[in-house]
Amino acid sequence: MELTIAGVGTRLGGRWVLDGVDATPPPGALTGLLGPNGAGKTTLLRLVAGLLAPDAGAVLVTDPGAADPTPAVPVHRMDRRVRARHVALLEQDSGATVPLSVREVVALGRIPYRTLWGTDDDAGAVDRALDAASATHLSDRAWSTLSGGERQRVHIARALAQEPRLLLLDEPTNHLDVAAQLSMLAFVRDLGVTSVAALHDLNLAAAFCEHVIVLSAGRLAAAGPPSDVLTPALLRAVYGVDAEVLTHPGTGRPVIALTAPAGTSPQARDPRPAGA
Ligand SMILES: Nc1ncnc2c1ncn2[C@@H]1O[C@H](COP(=O)(O)OP(=O)(O)OP(=O)(O)O)[C@@H](O)[C@H]1O
Repeated sequence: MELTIAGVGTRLGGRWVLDGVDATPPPGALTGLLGPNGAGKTTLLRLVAGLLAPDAGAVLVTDPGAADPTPAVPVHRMDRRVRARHVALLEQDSGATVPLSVREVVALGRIPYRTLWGTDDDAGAVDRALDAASATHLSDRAWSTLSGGERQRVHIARALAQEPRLLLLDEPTNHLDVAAQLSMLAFVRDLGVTSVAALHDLNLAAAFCEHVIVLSAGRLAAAGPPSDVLTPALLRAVYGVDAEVLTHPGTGRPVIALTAPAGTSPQARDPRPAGA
């Protein structure tokens, strides 16, 4: 699915929390949505999911893979049922407990496909989603008894059961151990579905995302390939940290070594040129 974020702005609580954001995440690839706390990442994901209507600009989607390709349409004006089949949003875990089994929670992802006669492939889609999220072994467990990391896998499985063409993930690596973080992002990257993930870990974004969008106080600070965007100057301006950006010897991707809050590292305090 092709996604264009065109001059999007939104007002919440009487102020613009997003203002004039333009971005075109590459189709079929994983885009990282970065920025400090409160920068507007969750709000932008909710706009892209069509759950919020923008107060300025538009979020436009086209689906070149559809049997009958249509011109770009504003996502919040799509028919809710059609949108629910195409767009999956994995929100941050609310901690809500529901009296359902894991399999029943994942099957909620099939609701947009339900008809009076049921659907052909609900059970198959749920099985595939559980398998892809490495959650098959949890199928019969009660949702309320799962750990944070197990819940995160089941959330992913529910989103995958939806078989979306646009996958939106709000901090999907939360609660996951390091191995699970890597396998989760590798899995999403390799899905071939247009995906946007809000991430706090810059190194995960640098390692797994083809494209990154950086927000700062509701505005677009930068967008592009991680190696172009994640520079020491950008990290200082947006996050207020001193960092060295190295190149991974195996992958050639950026590796960010955070050194200190901006202005407090020995290099920053020492006015002598390096080597003096
Ligand atoms: N319903 C609301 N009413 C008023 N202000 C809101 C509302 N929702 C979000 N905000 C504000 O909008 C700004 C952006 O919030 P958002 O949750 O999008 O940021 P974020 O980048 O996802 O942050 P974090 O990294 O902390 O999750 C914040 O200042 C937040 O307080």
